[in-house]
Amino acid sequence: MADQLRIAVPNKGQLADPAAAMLREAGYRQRKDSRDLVMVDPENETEFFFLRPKDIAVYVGEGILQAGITGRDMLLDSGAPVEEALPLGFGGSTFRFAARGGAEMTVEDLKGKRVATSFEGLLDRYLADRGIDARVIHLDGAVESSIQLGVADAVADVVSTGTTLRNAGLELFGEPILTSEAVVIRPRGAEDDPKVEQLLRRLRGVLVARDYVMMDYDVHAEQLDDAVDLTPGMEGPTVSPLHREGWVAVRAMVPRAAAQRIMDDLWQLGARAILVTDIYACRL
Ligand SMILES: Nc1ncnc2c1ncn2[C@@H]1O[C@H](COP(=O)(O)OP(=O)(O)OP(=O)(O)O)[C@@H](O)[C@H]1O
Ligand SMILES: O=P(O)(O)OC[C@H]1O[C@H](OP(=O)(O)OP(=O)(O)O)[C@H](O)[C@@H]1O
Ligand SMILES: [Mg+2]
Repeated sequence: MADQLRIAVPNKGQLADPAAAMLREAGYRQRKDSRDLVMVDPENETEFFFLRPKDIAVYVGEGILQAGITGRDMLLDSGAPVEEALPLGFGGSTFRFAARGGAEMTVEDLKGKRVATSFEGLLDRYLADRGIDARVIHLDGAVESSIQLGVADAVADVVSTGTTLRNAGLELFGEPILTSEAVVIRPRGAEDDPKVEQLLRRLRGVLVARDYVMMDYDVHAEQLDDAVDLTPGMEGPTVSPLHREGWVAVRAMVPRAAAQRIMDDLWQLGARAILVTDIYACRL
């Protein structure tokens, strides 16, 4: 179908499962077999293409697919004409330099040295911007082993917990080159596509539903202003009359992470019947 939305999603790696979970939460059908390369979701007039995360920016940049989910590091590494439309809050990592423990290397010291990476585009640009003439060695993965094996003097690699680096006896140096997370990408400068806008609205709804909860409580009207200061909501809380002289019922969205503290504070103010519920889905 011509007006079908075509989206690229990671077929494997760190982003594949969380991306599928998020799309499922946004109401899209997802593949059942991890070997499937394409999946049609007729209800939503959407076709999903499962591709290597590093290739996704290329497909979207060529305008073959209207949107994709990949890592910001991969988007920038590709140099493809795509733009970030929405950060998704998972697949968080930093892109950093590391060298043998105790080497006390600095970024300046990289001059004339060999730096191994699987993100050549990112590294070349970083070094060029600083006028550092180093030899970039391209490797496809497991970059951390390259120093021990004598292929490189330093690495520039993805770091999440730092466990892989530590296990290879390496030590970080320099400031992070980049902070990354999973993002939705679309072709740069493309006209607004209503179907992509709808995808983004759905995903934003998922992000809000994950980060916020709904809080309901009853409070004496005299304490209402103080209570509303604690629960300002998005555009102001809903305040309804309560069938009890001098009391009102309040309903507001609050950040999930702050919910328990807010409940304690509301209780101290005299609020009662404080209830917290999950938000299943939303459009704000
Ligand atoms: N350990 C990690 N924790 C969180 N995010 C990560 C981690 N490793 C990589 N990422 C991020 O996930 C994205 C995809 O990387 P991933 O390593 O899954 O791809 P890949 O290397 O092409 O695939 P594979 O490792 O399966 O060959 C990148 O944006 C990267 O920053
Ligand atoms: O800081 P950590 O939590 O240890 O995670 C970082 C590691 O995870 C990724 O490797 P991946 O498993 O994707 O293997 P790859 O090197 O083959 O891509 C990344 O390339 C690092 O090696
Ligand atoms: Mg990897």
